[in-house]
Amino acid sequence: MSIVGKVALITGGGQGIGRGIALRLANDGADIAIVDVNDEKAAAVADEVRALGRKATTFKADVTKREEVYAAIDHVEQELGGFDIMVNNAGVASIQSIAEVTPEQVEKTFKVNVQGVLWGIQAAAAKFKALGHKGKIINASSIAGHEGFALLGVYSATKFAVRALTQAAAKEFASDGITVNAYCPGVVGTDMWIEIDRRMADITGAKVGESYEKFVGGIALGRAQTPEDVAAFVSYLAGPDSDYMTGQAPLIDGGLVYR
Ligand SMILES: NC(=O)C1=CN([C@@H]2O[C@H](COP(=O)(O)OP(=O)(O)OC[C@H]3O[C@@H](n4cnc5c(N)ncnc54)[C@H](O)[C@@H]3O)[C@@H](O)[C@H]2O)C=CC1
Ligand SMILES: CC(=O)C(C)=O
Repeated sequence: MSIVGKVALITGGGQGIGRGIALRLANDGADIAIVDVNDEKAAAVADEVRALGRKATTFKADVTKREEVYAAIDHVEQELGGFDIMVNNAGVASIQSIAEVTPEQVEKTFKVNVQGVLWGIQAAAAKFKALGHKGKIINASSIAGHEGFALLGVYSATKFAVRALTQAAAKEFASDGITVNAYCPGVVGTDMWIEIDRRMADITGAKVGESYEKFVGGIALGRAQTPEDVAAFVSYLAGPDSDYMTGQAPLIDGGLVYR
């Protein structure tokens, strides 16, 4: 059972977890589209995919803009000759106390993390239906989608919302043969966590690196997560072994949050 020859689109695939997912799905045999606001980084990942012997394309799009998400999927279908797997991975962190958070921060975080995922689900489901075949939609939630963390309250709210969208979409699209699931990573040492740690240091007076180490210290498996750890689970969600699973958002966090 495999995804050889399938076409996967990864939003926010220009770096971090998205890059890890792109390379893993390419290694699994899929052709890959990288959709990101950062075109240069997307192009570099596309080159890595081609070096693995798979086709790749890129499309510059901001996931908060509905029309750009639809255009990205049209482009991918034309360039790669199909469209089977949608990974709504793009996201931004927001690090601020509830006492201090501003309307602008709330709006930006919800726009990218919630609306971005919503447009990705909507556009992908429409395309799968137009193509007349089944599809897989996979969304980025987080441990913060299962537990609210201090200074990550707004971010946590967006990641809870991703789980809600995942459940609702799973129910709405089940009869079309479309499954919708999410992945909930823990602490992955990407640029996002560098920013979280730096902002937590600014706000709390902790040393740079301290907040990250504190979070990692709570992980039962004793180490931070890698993008490859996350990608291994996304590979399962993208493939036929998960065909009987929908509406779920499992924690893949090394044993940090228990639900
Ligand atoms: N790093 C971590 O520890 C965790 C991350 N996550 C989630 O995993 C996903 C990926 O995280 P990381 O790789 O760590 O983040 P990152 O910050 O390293 O990379 C995010 C990527 O998304 C792109 N992006 C941001 N806004 C965009 C937009 N509006 N439209 C298109 N692309 C956009 C960026 O250009 C970048 O390439 C996010 O949804 C994040 O919330 C979840 C749990 C833990
Ligand atoms: C970035 C993220 O989702 C956490 C809570 O580590």
